[in-house]
Amino acid sequence: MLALASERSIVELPLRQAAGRWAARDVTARRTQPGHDLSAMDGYAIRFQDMPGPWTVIGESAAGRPFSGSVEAGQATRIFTGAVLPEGADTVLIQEEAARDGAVLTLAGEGPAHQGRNVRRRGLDFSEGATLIAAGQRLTPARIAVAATGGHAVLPVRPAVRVAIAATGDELVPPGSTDPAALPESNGVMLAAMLADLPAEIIDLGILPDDLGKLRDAFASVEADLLVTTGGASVGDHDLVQPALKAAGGSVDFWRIALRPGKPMMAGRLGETVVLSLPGNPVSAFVTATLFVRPLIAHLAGAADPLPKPIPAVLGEDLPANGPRIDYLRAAMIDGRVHAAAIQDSSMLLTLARSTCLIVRPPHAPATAMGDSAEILMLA
Ligand SMILES: Nc1nc2c(c(=O)[nH]1)N[C@H]1C(S)=C(S)[C@@H](COP(=O)(O)OP(=O)(O)OC[C@H]3O[C@@H](n4cnc5c(N)ncnc54)[C@H](O)[C@@H]3O)O[C@H]1N2
Ligand code: MOO
Repeated sequence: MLALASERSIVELPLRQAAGRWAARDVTARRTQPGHDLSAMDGYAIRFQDMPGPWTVIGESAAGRPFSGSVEAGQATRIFTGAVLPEGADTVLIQEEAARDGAVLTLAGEGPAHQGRNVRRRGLDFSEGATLIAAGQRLTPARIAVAATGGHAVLPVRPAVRVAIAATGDELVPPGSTDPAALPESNGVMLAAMLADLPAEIIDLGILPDDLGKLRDAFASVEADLLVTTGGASVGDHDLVQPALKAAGGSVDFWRIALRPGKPMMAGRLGETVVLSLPGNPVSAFVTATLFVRPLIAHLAGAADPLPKPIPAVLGEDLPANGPRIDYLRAAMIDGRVHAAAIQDSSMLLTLARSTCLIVRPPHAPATAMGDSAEILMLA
């Protein structure tokens, strides 16, 4: 691995800001929940052994305003959902099954079936010291909420990952242009959108020209945890990202992988910065960002399990045998079956935009028939 999350510092963030990050340490409960036996319903707190009544109502327990006395034989208190069960009481009779005349309470239905009915016992959810969130788990809305209930106002996370994004290519112009001689830059905005749900601080390097010196200077001045480039990754005379990285003092860890689309991807480093150089073809950039950029950011942000998880799905049509590269086919889920797009050219963004998943075809996978199972990656 090029970089380790465990080497990065830990910061404490207020709960609202911690959402979507990953816990940098185990988070344990600082209190027991519920802290008392509570009523789960609106009704009357009774002793089960006094069933079937009648009872004398001696007071009231509401959420935040507990009854201070104790319930003795033949007695009951009015009680509301979330209120502390008075001492002596062990069961709640719901008000739909009770009749009240002044202080006299009688059973008007079947009543509670057993002792403890409609009571949430102290510690039902968790006890002080319990692990609420394990280190490396994502801080989902439910985990943020359980942390709040467990007595936390802040949570330990890794700092946001600084990601510099550079598009390269002399043919590119900023989005908005319809100049027939130019191509609107789309990889930069796509990558920024793909990282929107991650703790990434984006440093937009814009469009860099196919010029060795300018690329070198731009790379050399990057201050980021991760530099992501697109374009210029292949073998043409104008594919200058790799030479520029080396000229800036960087090095290559690997270049070219048995992946379609995305074969010319390169990984390297420049000082402390990890460099991922993605192919320029937009679909190749999308697939390599899905498989490498997002997981690396998640890892650096502390994710214990950062890799995308393929799930099984049923094929909507036959697929031919695959070649030596793992293949990610643009596809759509229709009526519970996945259908691969007819043309899989890695330049075609509309096909990608219409896709809802990628079918994963392992290297040398045999021909597969409609109705067979295949692994897919759902797209957000
Ligand atoms: N002789 C060979 N040629 C190519 C090979 C090969 O192995 N041998 N590999 C092909 C594969 S696979 C891919 S993928 C491409 C990727 O090459 P590059 O990374 O050098 O990409 P570019 O040539 O710069 O651009 C490819 C294509 O994408 C357009 N592009 C680039 N950047 C953007 C952007 N930011 N927004 C929108 N579109 C972009 C660019 O105009 C080109 O059309 O190489 C094959 N060639
Ligand atoms: O690998 Mo390229 O990404 O096939 O188009």
